[in-house]
Amino acid sequence: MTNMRPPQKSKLLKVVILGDGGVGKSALLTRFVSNRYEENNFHTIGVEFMNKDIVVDGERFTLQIWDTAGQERFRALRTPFYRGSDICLLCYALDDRDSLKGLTLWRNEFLNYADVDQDKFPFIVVGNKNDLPAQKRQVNFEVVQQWCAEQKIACHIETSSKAATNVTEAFVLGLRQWRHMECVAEAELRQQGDTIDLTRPIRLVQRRICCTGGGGGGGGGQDKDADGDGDDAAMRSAGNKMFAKAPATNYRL
Ligand SMILES: Nc1nc2c(ncn2[C@@H]2O[C@H](COP(=O)(O)OP(=O)(O)OP(=O)(O)O)[C@@H](O)[C@H]2O)c(=O)[nH]1
Repeated sequence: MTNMRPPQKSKLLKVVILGDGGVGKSALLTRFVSNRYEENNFHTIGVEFMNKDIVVDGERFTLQIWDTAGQERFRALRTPFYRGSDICLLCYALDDRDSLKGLTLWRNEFLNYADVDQDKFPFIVVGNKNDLPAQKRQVNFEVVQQWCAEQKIACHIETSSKAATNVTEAFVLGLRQWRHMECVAEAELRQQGDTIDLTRPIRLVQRRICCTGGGGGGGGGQDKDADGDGDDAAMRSAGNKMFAKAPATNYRL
């Protein structure tokens, strides 16, 4: 007889990585999944995906990560894969100011094809190649923060796939922001549920469970929160000011 808890099921989330050709999307994915870096990558044609398991704040996730082709000529090949996404990483390169300008187009393209609510979707802005010397930098951190604020995007992080800096952190940030958005959606549903219009017939609505860990998102997970205590402080803090602060490292690969 044992009182051990049954192993927790993994929640499957779809993550899509977007950004101009050459900003380092494939390098980011390869570093995160395989901890490898290749200097001479071929351009991605269409899309490629890889899975990665990760435990964040005690919760198990399988991330299905879609690396998309940044070149315009592959647009028609990549856009069908946006639908069903749970998290979107918008990438630019620190030595390429045009790639930052491109983020508006990438976000719009994603919103067009993914059919999500732009204010309730976890976008993470990722500035890659922060290993480069200061004289090569064309994109200032504060300028990106300003752009994020205008777009109501709460999360921005600088990474280096080459030097393995902040790569896992970028995905963890995405997960935490996803969790935060789920909690907000759950709170809204709860609020709606608390208001009963007595003049209308009562219909039973199946609600998404969020903070307790089940259902929700496009991931279709059904597991329960391991602690059984709903969300935690790390997740609750994910929403507002995540710009300058490095995410806490409570994760396990
Ligand atoms: N210095 C530096 N160079 C990087 C880094 N990540 C990628 N690169 C370089 O940028 C090149 C392009 O990286 P990719 O990962 O292929 O870029 P991509 O965004 O996937 O490009 P597309 O497939 O065309 O969309 C690589 O061959 C590397 O030389 C990084 O963190 N630092």
